[in-house]
Amino acid sequence: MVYDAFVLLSFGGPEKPGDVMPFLRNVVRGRGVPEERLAEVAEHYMHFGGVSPINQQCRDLLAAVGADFAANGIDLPAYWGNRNWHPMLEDTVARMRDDGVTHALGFATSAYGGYSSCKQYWEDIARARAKVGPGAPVISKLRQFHDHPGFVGPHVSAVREALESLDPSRRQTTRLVFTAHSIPVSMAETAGPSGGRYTAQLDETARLVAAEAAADLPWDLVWQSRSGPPQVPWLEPDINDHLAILAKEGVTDVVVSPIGFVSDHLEVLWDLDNEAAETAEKLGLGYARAATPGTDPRFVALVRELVLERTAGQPRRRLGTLPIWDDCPGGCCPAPQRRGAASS
Ligand SMILES: CC1=C(CCC(=O)O)c2cc3nc(cc4[nH]c(cc5[nH]c(cc1n2)c(C)c5CCC(=O)O)c(CCC(=O)O)c4C)C(CCC(=O)O)=C3C
Ligand SMILES: [Fe+2]
Repeated sequence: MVYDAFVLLSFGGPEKPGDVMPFLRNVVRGRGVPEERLAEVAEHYMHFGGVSPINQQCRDLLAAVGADFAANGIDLPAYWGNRNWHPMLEDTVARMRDDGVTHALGFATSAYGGYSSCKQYWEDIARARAKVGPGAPVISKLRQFHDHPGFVGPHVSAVREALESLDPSRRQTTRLVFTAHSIPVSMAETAGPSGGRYTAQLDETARLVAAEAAADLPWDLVWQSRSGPPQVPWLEPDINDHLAILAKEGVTDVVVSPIGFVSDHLEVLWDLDNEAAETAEKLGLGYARAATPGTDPRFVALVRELVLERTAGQPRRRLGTLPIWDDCPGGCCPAPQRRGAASS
């Protein structure tokens, strides 16, 4: 297969106050997220002047990947398109077609399987191509990378660094708390070809990071940023509830490591640095939030390595044991039922 471009696939975020509501409406299109939740999340964005950091983080990653490709003799133009905000993927795909691109490799800013983190990016690609119509380039999404050393390594360094900021005399009672975006329980059950893929991969990543960063410390995997209507069950416990339980159990300090994410976007800045940090303070817990990979050179090199797996048959570097594949096996990770969709 000959590939002639690279495209970064991401979530998108508002870049000015007037973008916030239209962006949120794009995110929750038909998903039954209550208005009160939307208003609350809009407030979080307004707290940052209506600007999500995620788009700039994508620009930074794209620039770093482009420089890394050039330094390593990879001659692929690098594009970027989002699911929910400009640059929208369909506009990027139109530009790629105009530039003569025929078959691109796509890298999504999520390491894991499941509907929101993987399958929905395939849907984004299909929707964008259908919109552009004849001549739209084919886009093959690169594989999930939850156990790649270029993803695990930066999280390990970040956990070590966060630990160093805590009181070493309390290490015995310090806990590692890994977090990821909560998803509906039904979505977790149908993630991957045999179900449970999102939680299984997160568990593997947590285990790999903990073993290398601080093998002496116990760890937990918990969830953040729950959305959706209250009557729909999502993965629990929520990090804030979990911190209360830890405090009761005699834990004095926590390192919170957002292994569910590749950059410090709004859900990290608000839900962890603001909300969870405040919860910890109220509980009298020492709190240190570990960084995300961002543009760590090991993470940038991971992108190149995934490309070379496809273009040069380079062996896969990985630390875990869960099965992994290049293409979406199909039939996995069904979309959640849309509110207002015809039901029979
Ligand atoms: C698994 C997962 C990831 C990780 C994988 C990946 O990265 O792709 C992720 C990332 C992100 N989620 C983000 C923001 C939002 N997610 C929402 C809503 C939802 N997320 C869900 C899941 C996930 N989300 C789900 C099942 C919903 C319910 C509605 C639906 O089924 O779609 C809402 C609606 C309001 C609300 O929170 O209720 C917002 C604003 C941002 C951008 C932050 C920024 O702006 O910096 C990012 C990177
Ligand atoms: Fe989300």
